[in-house]
Amino acid sequence: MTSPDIPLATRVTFLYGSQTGNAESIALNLQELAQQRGYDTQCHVLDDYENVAFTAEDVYVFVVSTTGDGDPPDNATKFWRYLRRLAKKGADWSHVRYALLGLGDTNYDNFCNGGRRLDQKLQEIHAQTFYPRGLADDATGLEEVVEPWCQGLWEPVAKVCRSKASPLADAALDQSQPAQAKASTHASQPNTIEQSLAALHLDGTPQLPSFAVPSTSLASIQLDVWRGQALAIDYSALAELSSLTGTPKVPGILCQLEPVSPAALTNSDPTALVLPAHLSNAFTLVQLTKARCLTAPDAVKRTLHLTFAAAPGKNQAALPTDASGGAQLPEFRPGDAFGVVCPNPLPLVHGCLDRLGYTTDDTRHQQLAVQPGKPGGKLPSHLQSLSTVTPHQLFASVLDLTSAPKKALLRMLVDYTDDQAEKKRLLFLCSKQGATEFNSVRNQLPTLLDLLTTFPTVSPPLSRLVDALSPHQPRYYSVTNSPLADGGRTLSIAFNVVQYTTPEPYNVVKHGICTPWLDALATATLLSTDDHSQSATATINQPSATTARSAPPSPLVPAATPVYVFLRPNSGQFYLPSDLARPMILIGPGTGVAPFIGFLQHRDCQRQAVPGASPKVGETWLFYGCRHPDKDYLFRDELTYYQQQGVLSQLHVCFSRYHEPTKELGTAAQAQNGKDKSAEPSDVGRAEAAHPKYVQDNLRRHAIDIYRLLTVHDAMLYVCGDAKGMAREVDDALAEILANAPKCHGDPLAGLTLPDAKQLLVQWILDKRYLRDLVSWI
Ligand SMILES: Cc1cc2nc3c(=O)[nH]c(=O)nc-3n(C[C@H](O)[C@H](O)[C@H](O)COP(=O)(O)O)c2cc1C
Repeated sequence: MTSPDIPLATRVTFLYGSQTGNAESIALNLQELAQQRGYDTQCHVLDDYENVAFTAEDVYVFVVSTTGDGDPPDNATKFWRYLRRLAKKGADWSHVRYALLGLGDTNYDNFCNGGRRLDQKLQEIHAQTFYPRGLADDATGLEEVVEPWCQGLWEPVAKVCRSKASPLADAALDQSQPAQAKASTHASQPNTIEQSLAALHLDGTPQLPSFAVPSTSLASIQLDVWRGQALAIDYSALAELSSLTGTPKVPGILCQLEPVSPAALTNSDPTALVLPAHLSNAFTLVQLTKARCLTAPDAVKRTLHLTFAAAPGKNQAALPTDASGGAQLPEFRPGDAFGVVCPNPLPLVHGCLDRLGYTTDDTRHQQLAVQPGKPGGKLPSHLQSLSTVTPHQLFASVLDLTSAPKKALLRMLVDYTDDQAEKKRLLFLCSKQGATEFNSVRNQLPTLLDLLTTFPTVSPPLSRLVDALSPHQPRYYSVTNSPLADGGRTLSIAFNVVQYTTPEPYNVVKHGICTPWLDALATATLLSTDDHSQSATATINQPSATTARSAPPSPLVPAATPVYVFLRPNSGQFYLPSDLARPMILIGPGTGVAPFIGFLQHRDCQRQAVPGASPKVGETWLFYGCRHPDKDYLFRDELTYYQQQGVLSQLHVCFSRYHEPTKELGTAAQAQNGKDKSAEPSDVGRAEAAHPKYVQDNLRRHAIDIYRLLTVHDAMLYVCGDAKGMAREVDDALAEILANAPKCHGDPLAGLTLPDAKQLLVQWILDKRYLRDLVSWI
């Protein structure tokens, strides 16, 4: 806690590190609230730290999310490195007072690691916290921690800040008390539903809530996936309640949208895609040149492999700083990903526009000037490059219409209906008492249109939606090819077409945004190629697969539609080792194998590039897994080819829904070459080893070789895929292998216990010898 000899501060500085906008929007909202309380404030992205003084004059509030494999967000990495340097030099920041809110997701291994690491480094240089750290979990809803943390912040802030001559200063102290304490000490505070409504300047005529059920059957939802559906919400608890507490703050006013006078209008296309200029300054328009379905029609998931090339003649007109302007893709390496900019589904966009009264092209295409919420204020970064925007563009490419709703959004909607029953229900859902029902809303994964359909009298202005909704995100896909193969003229990606069902008892089929869109583009391009009307050479290895499974009736994407992409270098250094001879263990089930296909192609090209004697390529083992050998064995031909070339020394494939009775499938080539050590009798004797279902089973099965590769040959370790289940299982298996392997006399790892082995893996992660590229597909 704060040492008493530091003078009181005069300013509150908010600093955020944010990958997808949550931390940024929380920081901006906090800044707004601090200003309302009369504080002098600043708000900066962490990588702008050079413009932050870090003096005793300010107090600092950090809001930091986590990305990748427990890494700080991209816009906080420079600051992170700076802090590390400071810590190394033994800097003294004991005059710096700070509070820190971390955002994360417990589906990932390193929960809130970005915030935790930052906090730790600040502690190392003796910066002083004036308020306990908060760690918010996206898996259960950030609000659970964010709301109370933000509410509780003001009292400690007031204590470390010099009380200003502002009439709001007292109010600041007063309002800083936690909601429950306030209710008990201030009789005038609203603590009943009616009082809550009255506080909103409303006439609180009580109405009995009803139990809303979906109005349409599952079948019709499947037919018309993006139409607004009323949510199933049980309001029976509301009838019993006399008071609601813990409702979130109304989101701050971050932006204003003013119609532009006709004289100032430009001729720009009112439906043009708005590019996320805050994430990249170099976009390339690419065209689909190949499309391949990697799965059989009856596979559980449908996986596509698409190849793009820069769209000829299109990039001259492209965005701000695409300096080359030519038909070149940015330089990339296997391990990198490309961001794909795709619009929200058109029926959803039109549904939202219609629902909010933008029913004609005149209103949908009206240019609106984008201004900060108040003079001198700062726009959130995703709006900063926009001078004007149309309602169509807002819904199509600026706002996230499909992520689980935040309580602050529901709270904002309360202010935009005159219907008392709806106000009450919305307040209930975002209150402490309505937590179960709020979770049931989140579990139904509603779109904005579903919410607006469930609350039909609500009609928020567009600017308030911009304040309360997260920014629409590009989607990132690892490249599956090497630029060495064709001089960097194409990029390939592989992905599952996202489709899932909401949990019991809802069971509603939901579709992703970008992958069905790419699927529709591939289908249209393929059909037009069959038609010989386009130049794209789309191919497919399962003729009926493109349309066979229940592909959503997603909006038709015209054939050959160019796609904006941008390079996202791998921040975790998930790259091949520079030393060709260094052995590698690659672990990538499902689409986790995608970057490894690029790795293998790269190695193959490097090998061939040396005329005459091929350079020695280090032993490379791939552990791959899928459900069934005939249904979803991705890249089988490529893997066989790399094995034959000797680039892939060992391929170990397991099938989770198929039993091969005698030998490990997928190692046929090794068996033929006499190299297959996996079918030795001692192995086959163990049932689980003979039928490995998952990659971790196969790792255990090859424990001795893995131990040898890791300890004798200093092999690199790579894991790609699901952060939640697979990555943890793999970690456990690796730790067991390290701890339990038979060790000769003098082995430096002799006596290694399981906890030691886990610690060793952590050290390898820090040393970038164990690299993980993980995502949570939830
Ligand atoms: C690709 C990706 C990787 C993530 N990795 C982690 C992680 O390792 N640990 C964690 O706690 N949360 C992780 N998260 C969750 C985010 O930190 C969380 O969703 C947060 O709310 C995002 O805030 P932001 O929008 O400010 O970046 C990850 C999210 C994504 C999309």
